[in-house]
Amino acid sequence: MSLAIMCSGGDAPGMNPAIKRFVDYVYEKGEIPYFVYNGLEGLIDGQIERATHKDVAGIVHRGGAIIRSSRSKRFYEYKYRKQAYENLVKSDVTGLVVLGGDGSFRAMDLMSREFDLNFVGIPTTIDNDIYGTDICLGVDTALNVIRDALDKIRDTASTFSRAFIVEVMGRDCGYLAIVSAITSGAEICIVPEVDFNKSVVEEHLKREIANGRNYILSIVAEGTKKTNEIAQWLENSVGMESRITVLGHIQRGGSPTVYDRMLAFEFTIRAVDHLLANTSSNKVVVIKNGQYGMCEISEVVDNRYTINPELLGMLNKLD
Ligand SMILES: Nc1ncnc2c1ncn2[C@@H]1O[C@H](COP(=O)(O)OP(=O)(O)O)[C@@H](O)[C@H]1O
Ligand SMILES: O=P(O)(O)OC[C@H]1O[C@](O)(COP(=O)(O)O)[C@@H](O)[C@@H]1O
Repeated sequence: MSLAIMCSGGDAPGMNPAIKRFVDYVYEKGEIPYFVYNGLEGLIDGQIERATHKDVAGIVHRGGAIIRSSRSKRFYEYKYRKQAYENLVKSDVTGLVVLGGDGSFRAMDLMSREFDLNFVGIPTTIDNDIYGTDICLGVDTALNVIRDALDKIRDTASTFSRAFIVEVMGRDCGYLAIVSAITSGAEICIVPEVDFNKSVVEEHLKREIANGRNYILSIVAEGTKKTNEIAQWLENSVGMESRITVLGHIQRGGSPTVYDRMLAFEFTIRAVDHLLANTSSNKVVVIKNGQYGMCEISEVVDNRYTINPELLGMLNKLD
């Protein structure tokens, strides 16, 4: 049997450990591993090559993905999806592991309805916005990158008596912002999932400033598009000199944490085992309440991820 692995959409730390485990484990099982280079673009162009142990030597600590990734406009067109499928058949690939986010799973769901596909998705995105799994590959590393940045920003904010507005990624999801705000002791957190009551917070902050507070750390999820508005409000209404820091793509890089490496190994072993035991199955490997499992791809793409209400509730306790 020949199994292939592909990365698609936004890269995330943990892709390389997953790629390494994939190659080593497929060989252990007596089968042949393949790489699809450059994500869906590469699949369309037939960039499918046999993988060797040498290809994956010394990559476990590296961020990004040695086989690269892409977003593909062409994949929205049927003729290119057909071409992609035919390339898999031509290379005798009988099973495909896809490391990707919700967009990539939507693409694979569509392809699996149109063609006879055998694939398993591994939820891989820093955004943590995929239905059916508590955590996605890459999230833990991104959270640690943000934590490191926030600790540093707090140093300068507290020394210089300023308000800092830190914009974090997450697309339409506030998960990274919420967990970062809670674990870094931020005073304010603005996310798409919760309305923000400026006047209540303003009153509270003014009271604290009168009692000696000399800096404010505020986390804004990119999906709110409120970074500038919050900065102006803190400067003009709350009355503290403000600075904006947009963390941007820094959050997608860096050496994967131990947690992400372990998650990559566990997800990959399950994905490969599933592909070897099935011939026409379209699933996503997930982790729920500490238990690994498989979810139908249709269930994953037809439902929207929602943040645990207990976590959302913790926003009320920021101070
Ligand atoms: N509805 C769709 N139909 C066909 N292809 C899609 C669809 N949604 C996403 N894709 C493909 O999947 C790629 C990756 O999706 P994207 O949302 O960019 O990243 P991610 O998988 O990280 O969420 C897109 O560039 C596109 O090629
Ligand atoms: O790298 P790009 O194309 O600018 O996209 C930025 C987006 O990608 C992400 O970093 C990751 O999103 P996906 O994992 O869904 O691709 C988002 O947080 C961000 O909104």
